[in-house]
Amino acid sequence: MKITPPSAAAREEALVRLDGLVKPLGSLGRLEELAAWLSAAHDAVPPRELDDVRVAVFAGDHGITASAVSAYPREITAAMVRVFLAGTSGVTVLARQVGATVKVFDLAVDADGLPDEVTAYKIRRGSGSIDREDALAPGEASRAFDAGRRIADAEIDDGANLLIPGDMGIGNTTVAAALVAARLGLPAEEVVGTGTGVDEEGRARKVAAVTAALARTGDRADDPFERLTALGSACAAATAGFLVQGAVRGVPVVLDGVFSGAAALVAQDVAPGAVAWWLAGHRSTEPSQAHALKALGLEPILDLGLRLGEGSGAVQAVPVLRAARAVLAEMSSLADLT
Ligand SMILES: O=C(O)c1ccc[n+]([C@@H]2O[C@H](COP(=O)([O-])O)[C@@H](O)[C@H]2O)c1
Ligand SMILES: Cc1cc2nc[nH]c2cc1C
Repeated sequence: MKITPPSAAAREEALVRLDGLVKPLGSLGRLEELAAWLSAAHDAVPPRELDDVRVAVFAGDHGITASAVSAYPREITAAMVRVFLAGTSGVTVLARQVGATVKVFDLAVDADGLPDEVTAYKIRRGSGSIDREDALAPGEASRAFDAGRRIADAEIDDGANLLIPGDMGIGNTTVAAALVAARLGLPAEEVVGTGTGVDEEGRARKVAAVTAALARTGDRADDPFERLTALGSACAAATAGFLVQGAVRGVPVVLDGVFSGAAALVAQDVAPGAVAWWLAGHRSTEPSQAHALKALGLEPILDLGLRLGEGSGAVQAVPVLRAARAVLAEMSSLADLT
């Protein structure tokens, strides 16, 4: 997996151009940095329009739900897949606001009767309960990773110029916490949050589950595919593959919340340098996301206190990116002042 870095020359050219625009130096703050980032990604100043934004929601069940780690029952995952298809999920509504499209992919939903368009990339039903057993059978992590790469390829071949990973999986904040803790050597207590809204006892069960999972896994977690097998899920592996393939194809990716942050930490280990193609769309309320983003050197664009997942935070960063591009494309220069 060869990652070509974004263009340093285009970034420099963009920074020089930004300094010459009709504004005090640096006065457009983060927008300037994002404009330069996009210029580097597109190797063009100004960058091209972000007019084909695709959200891929990775849906799957997570066996750790057996340990009462969520405020909601496992069955919500399959039910929500139908809501995505009906076009009334949170991310779908928010995506319509910015003209982005949303597709849902069943990687490991433990339910029958979902349509073929959703199940084409299915790897398995559910996952092992990570406190007691591996999440995945040997080989499944790499199959799911490849599925995520193929999902990204299909969207890019179809014209996508910005990719967003979404997630739907009751219990997946516990899995995200385990993946991040294992990679960064952090204790469970520091990474576990309240997810969908568990109380103190629920959070204590999550801490116990992550602690047991880390103890069970030991050094195996050093290898990214072993980490996905032991502590992840088909959705985590597929999301990592999706992120890597965006980087391989040179298409920018906006990360969403805690699950894509945890997957990104794995993906960067599989394909060092891939992080150069990713932005962090928003800050989640989950502590493991903050740890993952810090380790990746990514600063969230928005901080709206969101904890929905699905890609809902990332889609709201899209207008900010478009604004950054417009600054470079449309502002006049100080040199032209009469
Ligand atoms: O991305 C986030 O910041 C986020 C924070 C809390 C919950 N979620 C969503 O809620 C589900 C997981 O929460 P939980 O409590 O079941 O682990 C899953 O479907 C996620 O998309 C997402
Ligand atoms: C209803 C519901 C919708 C979600 N979307 C992402 N995670 C979710 C969790 C619940 C409970």
